[in-house]
Amino acid sequence: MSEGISKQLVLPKGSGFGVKNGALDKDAFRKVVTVLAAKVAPEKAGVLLKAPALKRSLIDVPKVKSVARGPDQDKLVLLKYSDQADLTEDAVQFLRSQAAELVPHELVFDYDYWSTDDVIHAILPKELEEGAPSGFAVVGHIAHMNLRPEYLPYKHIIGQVVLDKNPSVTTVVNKLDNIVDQFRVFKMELLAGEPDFVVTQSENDCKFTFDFREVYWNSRLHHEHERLIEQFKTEDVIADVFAGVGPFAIPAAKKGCGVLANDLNPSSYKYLTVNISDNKVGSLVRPFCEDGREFIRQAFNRAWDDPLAPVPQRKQRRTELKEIRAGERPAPPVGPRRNRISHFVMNLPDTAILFLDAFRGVLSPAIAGERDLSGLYAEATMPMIHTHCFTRELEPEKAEADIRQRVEEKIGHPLGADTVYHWVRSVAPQKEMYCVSFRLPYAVAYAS
Ligand SMILES: C[S@@+](CC[C@H](N)C(=O)[O-])C[C@H]1O[C@@H](n2cnc3c(N)ncnc32)[C@H](O)[C@@H]1O
Repeated sequence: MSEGISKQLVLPKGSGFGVKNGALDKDAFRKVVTVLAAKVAPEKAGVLLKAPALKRSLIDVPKVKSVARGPDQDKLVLLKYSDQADLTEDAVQFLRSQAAELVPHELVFDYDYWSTDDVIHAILPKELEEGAPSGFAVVGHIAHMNLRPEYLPYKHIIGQVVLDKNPSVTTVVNKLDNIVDQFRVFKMELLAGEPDFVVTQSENDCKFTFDFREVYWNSRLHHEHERLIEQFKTEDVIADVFAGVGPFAIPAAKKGCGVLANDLNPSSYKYLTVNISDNKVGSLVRPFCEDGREFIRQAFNRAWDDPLAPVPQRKQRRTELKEIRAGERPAPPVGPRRNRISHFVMNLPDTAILFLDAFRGVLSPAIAGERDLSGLYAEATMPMIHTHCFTRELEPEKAEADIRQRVEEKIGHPLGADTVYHWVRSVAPQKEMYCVSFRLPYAVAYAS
């Protein structure tokens, strides 16, 4: 909108407008604007819309159609002015030549018309208008916001606007400060809508159900989940130490991998089992609910004592076809049950590095007992460990040096040259998330 009625079509910003007794007054947002309309026979409407003489005079307002129904059979081609004096001489002449009659036409813009930002900017007082909350994340039917303290007096109104303007959202919550518990769950308060916190969310072609108040879920990790899952081969066995409700474990199993999935949070474990069942990967994923350290210590023995199911036939055939199409020789079919772990995933960035010493001696007789795992785990066939972590170092070189130093200190061994440091995302101004992927050193696994 550059001129004409666009000037009248704005809500006052930073005015505390549309709030009555502390609540949203939706009626206040109703605006009636009268524009000129060219009343013509129906077959003429198209001619007017295409006419160069009218090009600059036609209505140009988002969500408003240029042609309205007139009385009788006539059509009304809407113009952007309310006063005939604003029309160019060309436009007037042209309308005359088409026997168009200029009539007033009322346009009604109500609360539903305005965008979330329009309404939020209108309701806030001047001093809060700049920097007004505009974003929120959506998980299933829940929109969650992270309102700064100065906006808290308006939290319910803001929540109501987000609820009204987003048809797929039925619950709006606010994250309370940065309070996160042992299980990385943040406290939240209901701002608007239904107090229903059990959501269903899709990711990587899988369906996840969970109680958003009780478990960790972060949709921003979608690509990180996908990135690692892509690295897993169909025949691999994955051990997910901090599995949550299964965003690595379940898509990996859908691909055909065998998975040992663990989470200490009883609610994560509960929904992990629900998701295993809903995604029909029960034969491929084995869930556990124990401390990550204990899980790492037992994982190799468990895979040996009770091997995971073979690659499902269907997945094998699909992989073979892909390889044939890509000009590669298909991998030999994997028939037997799988007892060798190829990857560990450790996504608990705050502390995952601190768990790495659990790998020391994990294949030694002290833990492996009588089992001879040396045929499965040699130098080159040690599992890859994908460890998520934070660093305060912003420059990649310094970040890598910091992470390497902390990992090496924990495992008590230098990392190999093939170690990969993957930047995942910036979490806060001085906090970067990385995933360091390294092959478990032989000397560490067999350390006595
Ligand atoms: C950052 S979340 C990651 C969840 C999931 N892997 C993902 O990518 O969304 C970390 C998970 O570790 C779990 N956790 C925290 N401490 C743990 C521990 N000591 N042992 C096992 N799991 C733990 C939490 O319950 C949480 O689900």
